[in-house]
Amino acid sequence: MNTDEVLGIFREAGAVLEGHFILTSGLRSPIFLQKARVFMHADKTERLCKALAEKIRKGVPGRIDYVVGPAIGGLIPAYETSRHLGIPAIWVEREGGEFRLRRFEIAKGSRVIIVEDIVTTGLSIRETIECLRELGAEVVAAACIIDRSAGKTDVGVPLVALAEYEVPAYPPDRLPPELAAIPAVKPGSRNI
Ligand SMILES: O=P(O)(O)OC[C@H]1O[C@H](OP(=O)(O)OP(=O)(O)O)[C@H](O)[C@@H]1O
Ligand SMILES: O=C(O)c1cc(=O)[nH]c(=O)[nH]1
Ligand SMILES: [Mg+2]
Repeated sequence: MNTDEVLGIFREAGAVLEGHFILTSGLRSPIFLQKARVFMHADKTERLCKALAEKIRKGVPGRIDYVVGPAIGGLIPAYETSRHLGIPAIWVEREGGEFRLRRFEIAKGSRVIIVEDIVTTGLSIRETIECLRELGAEVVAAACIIDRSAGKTDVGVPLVALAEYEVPAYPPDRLPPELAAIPAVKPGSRNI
């Protein structure tokens, strides 16, 4: 599946939003990919995650014990991708602002892959890696449906992206005037 097909699925679902958005990193953007509007459709989610699982199989060598999804956005794609890989899916969720593996136990030395929905700065994946390494897991790779940095982000492990789509994002003190003129909204769950 190529980038145009992935973006086609997002557009068809009405998931490419235009406005003024506060991203989880604090950056501001005129475009927000509201993945929930894609993941509400099982058929669309299946197509995307089956393709992502194929890309992971081809690109990530060795055994993988678990797929880990960072909540909330990573929950559905991690689960669906794990179904196509034939391995269990678990998740990290925020407690006091930090990602924690609250509901599961994994053996030290477990080989895991993180599956995210969207990557912008890679901050959420780096936080997830930190949490998993503290538990003694080996993070063999990370994967996402759309990489908004188009390959520029370094998360410290290999990143498999189903699509790369470069979208502008600005620090809050360097907004272009047309963006500054629109009231900002924050769709994600960080700090809630
Ligand atoms: O690469 P980054 O700069 O970290 O941005 C991408 C992250 O932002 C979104 O999560 P968010 O924290 O907004 O909450 P959500 O998972 O509930 O949507 C998305 O699900 C990724 O986890
Ligand atoms: O960077 C983010 O927070 C982000 C961007 C995006 O397009 N979609 C999303 O869910 N999060
Ligand atoms: Mg998220």
